[in-house]
Amino acid sequence: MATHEFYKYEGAGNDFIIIDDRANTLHEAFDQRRIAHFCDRHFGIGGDGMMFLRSHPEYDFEMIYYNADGAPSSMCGNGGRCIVRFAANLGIERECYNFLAVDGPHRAKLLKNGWVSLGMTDVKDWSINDEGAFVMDTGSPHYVQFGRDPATVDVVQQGRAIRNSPAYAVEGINVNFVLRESNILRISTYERGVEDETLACGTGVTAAAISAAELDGVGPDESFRYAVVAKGGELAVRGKKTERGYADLWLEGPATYVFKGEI
Ligand SMILES: N[C@@H](CCC[C@H](N)C(=O)O)C(=O)O
Repeated sequence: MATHEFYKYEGAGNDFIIIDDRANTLHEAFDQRRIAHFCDRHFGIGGDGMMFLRSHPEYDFEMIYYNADGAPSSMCGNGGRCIVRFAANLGIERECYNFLAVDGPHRAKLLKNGWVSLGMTDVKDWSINDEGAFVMDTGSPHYVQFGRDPATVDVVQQGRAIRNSPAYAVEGINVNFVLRESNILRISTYERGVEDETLACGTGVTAAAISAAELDGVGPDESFRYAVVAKGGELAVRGKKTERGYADLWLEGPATYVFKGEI
């Protein structure tokens, strides 16, 4: 079997295997079982997900994302930030990147402090359920419960119970526990498709910031910014409330090369 170079990146501890597939020839060769094997932390490379950077005629590149269980997934915010850093390291240099992901086009910028800022899709709908949790889709589906200290909550046991509850068992959901400390949100996340706690989740951090903006009563045309402390590092989310929901959303944080190897 042919060997392939892979790269390992992490964004606030959310870690990914990335393959340079600019020739658009490789990703079909990696089926679900193989991707799950590579993401396995004991028998493979280890990762919360695996991505392929492919060429696209209308964009700087296309991001193809798989969860650690090997299944194709919805949007990954930290994965998006990491693949932009990877693109830059491959020599794809842009003032403002414009790439395609499963939920549509994304813009991204490399910041002077070394962080990567990723434009997220607008969020028009959210709800508050009987438990007082916010439920919304920020590219991936999220459940956000405030008032739960990430340091003490049993994220795996409680996150898994919510993710597998009748309302979410079929489609799945990512579950976030958030503690508010003035303008800082402390967060822990149970991720669908990893079926475990991860050290950070970008779409989850975005959902937490939108939920905080709702709780703060941010009004139309008002902007917001929250620092979010995940177990793997610090991120930030800024955006604006409009008449139709939340727009101009930017997820910001570190995105770092770890190592490369051969599969
Ligand atoms: N880690 C991601 C989210 C990846 C997708 C998620 N596991 C799902 O299936 O919804 C992020 O940083 O957003």
